[in-house]
Order: sequence, then structure tokens, then C-alpha cells
Amino acid sequence: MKHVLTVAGSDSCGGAGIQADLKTFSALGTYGMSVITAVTAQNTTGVVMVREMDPEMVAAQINCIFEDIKVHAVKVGMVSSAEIITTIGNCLARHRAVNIVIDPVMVSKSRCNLLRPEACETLVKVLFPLATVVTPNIPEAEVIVGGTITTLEDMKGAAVEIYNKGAKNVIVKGGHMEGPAIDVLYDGKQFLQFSGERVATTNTHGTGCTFSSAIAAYLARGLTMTEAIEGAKKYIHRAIAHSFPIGRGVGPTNHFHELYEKAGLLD
Ligand SMILES: Nc1ncnc2c1ncn2[C@@H]1O[C@H](COP(=O)(O)OP(=O)(O)OP(=O)(O)O)[C@@H](O)[C@H]1O
Ligand SMILES: Cc1ncc(CO)c(N)n1
Repeated sequence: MKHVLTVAGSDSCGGAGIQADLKTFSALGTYGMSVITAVTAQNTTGVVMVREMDPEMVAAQINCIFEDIKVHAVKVGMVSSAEIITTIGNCLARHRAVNIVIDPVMVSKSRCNLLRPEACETLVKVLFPLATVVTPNIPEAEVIVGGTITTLEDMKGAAVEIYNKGAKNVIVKGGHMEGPAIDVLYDGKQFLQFSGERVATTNTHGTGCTFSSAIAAYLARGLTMTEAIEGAKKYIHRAIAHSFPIGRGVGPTNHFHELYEKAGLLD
């Protein structure tokens, strides 16, 4: 059994954040652990309140895990503030963490800030150099590189710029574009494209969290970066295809679609 850690925020409605990450780790056959950076009160229509954890508490959670259990991969999601980011960076470096997937979460699908705008620079400076892979969506990539991304060529250009900020691999996700869902990976030498048919649904709450956690789980299981992304892409596609129309807004994906299928619970 491989052990995977998520360092992220709690999503009370269970579709994104820590909850999505732990479901994904379990669905993909790994043991999941969590360090909570912030608690959000949110549902499918929006985020109503955010409470950050004390950075000392974030450090204590990370240290507790690494001092006792081998960690085969780490996914970092919502990190909220510069102080929390610095704490996470120091702890991951001190424990020589491996297979680090950084999802630079900034704004929720319901347009609420999940990262203090002034903390973006710290996120890039402190966490990108530690990253095995960084997984920005289009709006996040636009903020990081300071430009507009409308084409596949723009996505490639952004991937190179983000690579130059210290990440070993960068995958710019095309979930926010029109047409097929195409993600672009740059590993410092070449570009690879991962394409999925777009599922016509509004239930995409937590797709980014789920995708980055799936990459972390597959890296923990020993797959190469390309294999991990291919696996994550298939997993997120099926999770979106069997997503739940619950709530009045953007519904969550179905993390246990395979289990539900075996149990005869899918249409
Ligand atoms: N409707 C869709 N159909 C198929 N694949 C999709 C769809 N929407 C997103 N994806 C894929 O899901 C993955 C996550 O991408 P996306 O750009 O949605 O992340 P995100 O915006 O960070 O998500 P969130 O912030 O809600 O967690 C990518 O592989 C993307 O291509
Ligand atoms: C806690 C949390 N993390 C990430 C996201 C991604 O949008 C969200 N909605 N909530």
C-alpha cells in the first residue's frame, strides 16, 4: 500500500478540497492522509466563510505524519496565505518529500478567493521549486504568467514560463477552454497533449482537486509522469461523466464511479 498526503482546505460540501482528495486517493488504491490549511463553509453555489489554520498547527500536522509514516506522494491544494505557504515549504523540504504535486488553487468555480492575492508570489517562489509537477488551470496560469491564454499555443507558452519558475513538470489544464478538454504538459524538453472528450455538464465542482490528487496517487504507485497524467485524465473524465446533480449550483464529480458501477448503482 502506498501512502499519499494532501495539504489543502476543507470543503464542507465534499466535492473539492481535502474531501475530494481523500476520496480520490482511496478510489485509486492508496492510503490517504490530510493536513488541513483552512476550513471553508461552502456548497455548490458558493463559499460563505473561510477560516485559516494557524501556521504552527499546519506545521504540527505535517511533522506528525512525516515523523511516523512514509509518504510516497504529496498533493498541495488551497494554501490561503503567505505564512502557511512558507510553513509548508519549510516542512516539505525538511522531510525531503517526494512526488510533490502542486495545484495552485486561487479562485473557486463560484469565484471566491481561496488564496490571498498578495500570497501568489510566495506560492510561486516557495512551492514551485519543490514541485514534481504544477497543475494550473487557465485562469491560474494567466495570473502566474501575467497574460491572456486563449489558444493551445498560449497554453504551451505559459507552461514554459511556469517551468522556468522552477517546477520540474507543468501541466496547463484546458477545462476552462471551449471544445475538447485538452491539457498540455511541458517537462523542460517536450510538450505532450492529453485530450478528453468534453462532458456536457455543469457538475464540475472540484475537478482540479480530483485531477491533481489522481496524479499524486498514480505517482505514489510508481507510474511515470506521462502514465500518471493519462490515468488521472481517464479517472476525471469518468468522474465528471457520472457526476452528481446535487445542490442548486455546480455539483460534485463521482469519485467512486467504478465501485458504484460494480454495485449496479450507475445509470
Ligand atoms: N466538462 C469536462 N469534460 C471533460 N473533462 C473536463 C471537463 N472540465 C474539466 N475537465 C478536465 O478536468 C481536469 C481539471 O481541469 P479544470 O480546468 O476543470 O480544473 P480546475 O478549474 O482547477 O477545477 P476546480 O477549480 O473546480 O477544482 C482537466 O483534465 C480538464 O481537462
Ligand atoms: C477547499 C477548496 N479547495 C479547492 C477548491 C477548488 O475550487 C474549492 N472549491 N475548495
